[in-house]
Amino acid sequence: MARKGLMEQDLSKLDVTKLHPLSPEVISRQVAHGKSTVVKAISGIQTVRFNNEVERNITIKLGYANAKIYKCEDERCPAPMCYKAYGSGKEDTPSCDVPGHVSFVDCPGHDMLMATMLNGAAIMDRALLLIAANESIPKPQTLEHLDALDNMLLEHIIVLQNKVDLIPKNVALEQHESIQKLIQKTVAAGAPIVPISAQLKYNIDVVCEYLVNKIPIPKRNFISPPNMIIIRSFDVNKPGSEVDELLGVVAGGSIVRGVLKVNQLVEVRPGMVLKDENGTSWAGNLNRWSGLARYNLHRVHTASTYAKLQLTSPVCTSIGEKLALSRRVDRHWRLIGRGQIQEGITLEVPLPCSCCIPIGVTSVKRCC
Ligand SMILES: Nc1nc2c(ncn2[C@@H]2O[C@H](COP(=O)(O)OP(=O)(O)OP(=O)(O)O)[C@@H](O)[C@H]2O)c(=O)[nH]1
Repeated sequence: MARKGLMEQDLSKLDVTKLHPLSPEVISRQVAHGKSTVVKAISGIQTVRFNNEVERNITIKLGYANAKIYKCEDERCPAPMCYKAYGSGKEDTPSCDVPGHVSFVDCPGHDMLMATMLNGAAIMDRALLLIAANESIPKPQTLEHLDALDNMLLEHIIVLQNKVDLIPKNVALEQHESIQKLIQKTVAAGAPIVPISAQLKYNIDVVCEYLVNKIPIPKRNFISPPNMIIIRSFDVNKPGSEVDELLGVVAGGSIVRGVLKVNQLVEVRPGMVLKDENGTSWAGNLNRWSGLARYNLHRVHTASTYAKLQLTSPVCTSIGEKLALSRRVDRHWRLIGRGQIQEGITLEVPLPCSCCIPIGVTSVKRCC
């Protein structure tokens, strides 16, 4: 179903006090760069599944899809054509080689759903950054996603310039240059920029080639006790029931350490909000065992660019865990910095300078 277009909206009657991140007036001002379409082109899986996502034609929850990438060894099949992606159901040992298995976390692009995106980033090793070729750049969500990649120290990025079927070649080349300038001072500097059309599956084989050859295989620790990060839950409804009848809820996430065995006893650690007795001086999003937590922090020391923050309540985490700091702006959580859990009860975070602080609902001022 199409998004309600800008032209159909009567803004003279708009009550801004009732605006919500998912209001049509907000959603239709965001660009859908084509992330879910790319995931589908590679894995065959449609990650947008929930009725409210389909109705609004946006990703609200995190989607998950697995793919296997095969390389045909036949010399009549040159690169990049020899790279082909299939769903995870494809046999492991076909006649061709199997260079890669990739799992995708499809994040919401909407900059208001940043907290959900950060939650997904907790289990990501690498990132594909999508930019719609038929739009001016940079869009606010592109800046927020670049900030998130910077903050989460996610290296090995491939930039996909999507929807090139909608623009002439010279415009694509100009935009390619603008993207290069945009990313040069970010963690994505030097990343390959691949022109694609996810809808037409144009250059998807090139994306597969990059995934296999340019993105190092992440190191995995299979020996430690298993640790699974839960990033979302799914409702399980009774099959065939006329009115949806909830049977239960299952958790979805990624095993980041160790190996889970059948019948193994698992411990589910608590996930939610911790209160500060003084009110909020800082708010943080912490990616950890049981997903994303918002909690309040008490600032104990500030140097010029770093602050040492003390947790006012205990959280389930481990030393070295990454931390994303968010500030509530206009009722939405916006990313403002990063940190790391350190020994004891303190942690150090680089503070953003004042010009980095988000200044509005749809715009984020870049650091000078
Ligand atoms: N012409 C063209 N349209 C595309 C292409 N890729 C995606 N689209 C269309 O763009 C729209 C948005 O695509 P999505 O894949 O839902 O975008 P998204 O980035 O996942 O959106 P959010 O998750 O809501 O931010 C859909 O109507 C797609 O059919 C492309 O390569 N060419």
